[in-house]
Amino acid sequence: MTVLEEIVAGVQEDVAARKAVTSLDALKERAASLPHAKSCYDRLKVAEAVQVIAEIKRASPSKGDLSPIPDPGALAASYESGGAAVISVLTEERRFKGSLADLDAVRAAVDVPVLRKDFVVTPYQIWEARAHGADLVLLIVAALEQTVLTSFVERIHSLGMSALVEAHNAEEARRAVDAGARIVGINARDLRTLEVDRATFAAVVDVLPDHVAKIAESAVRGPHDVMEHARAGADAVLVGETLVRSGDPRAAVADLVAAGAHPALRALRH
Ligand SMILES: O=P(O)(O)OC[C@@H](O)[C@@H](O)c1c[nH]c2ccccc12
Repeated sequence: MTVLEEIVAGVQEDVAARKAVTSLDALKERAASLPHAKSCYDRLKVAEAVQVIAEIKRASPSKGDLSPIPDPGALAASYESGGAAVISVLTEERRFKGSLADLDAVRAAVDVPVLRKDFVVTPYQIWEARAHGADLVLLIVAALEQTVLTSFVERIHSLGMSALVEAHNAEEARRAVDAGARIVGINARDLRTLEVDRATFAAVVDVLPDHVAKIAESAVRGPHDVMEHARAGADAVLVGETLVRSGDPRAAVADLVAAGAHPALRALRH
C-alpha cells in the first residue's frame, strides 16, 4: 500500500463514523442556512501579483508534529492580516491531526475564502465542506478515478464552491483539466512516496491551458521560492510548514505576499 492508499483507508473509516452521527440530510440543511460560498478563481488569478494560500497544518506524515496550534482561528486571522488570499485548513485527522472543528474555528475568524484540505473520496465530504463554511475543496487526482473526479468537480461547482484539483505529474494535470478543473494545484510532494521535488511545478505547468489558475503546492521555504514559481507561471503558492514554524505568521505571510507582488514579476505576468 502506498502512503496515499493508507491515508484514504483511514479517512473512509472516519467518514463512516461521522455519517453515523450526522446524516447527509442534516448536512444539506445546515449548508442551506449558510451564506453562499465566496468565489475564488478571480482572487487567485490576479495579473498584478502572485497570491498566497496559507495553510493551518498541525502535523504531516513526512514531518510528524510541526508546531502546536492552540488557536487555529487566531493563526488564520494572522495569515489574513499578512495578506493571504485564501486560508487552507487540513481536516484529515489521523496523519495531519486536523478536524472539522479547525475548519469551523477558521471560518469564524476570517473573511477570505477557506479551503477544506482533505482526502475527499465521497460526496458526503463535499457536503461536509459546504456545511462547515468552506468555499474551496481539494480533490486529489491520484486518489480518484476519472469519472469520479469529474463528477466531484461538478458537484463542488454546483454547490457554488470552487474545486482545487491537485496533480503531481503531467498525466494527472491533463486529467485535472479534462475533469473540468479551473484551479489546478501542482504538488511538489508525491503523496504515494512523500518525496519532494521542487522542480515539479516548472516541469508540469506547461500542460495547463492559460485560463487555469495555477497553484504551486508544498516545500515553499520563503520569498525566493515564491519568485521561482512565479517565473515558471504560478498564479499562487500554497504554504504550510514554513508559516506554522515561523514564529511570526503575519510577517512570514507578508514576506511571501511582497515577493509575489515584486515589480520584476509584473512584466512577466502581462
Ligand atoms: O507544508 P508545506 O510543505 O508548505 O505544504 C503545504 C501543502 O502543499 C501540503 O500540506 C499539501 C499539499 N497537498 C496536500 C494534500 C493532502 C495533504 C496535504 C497536502
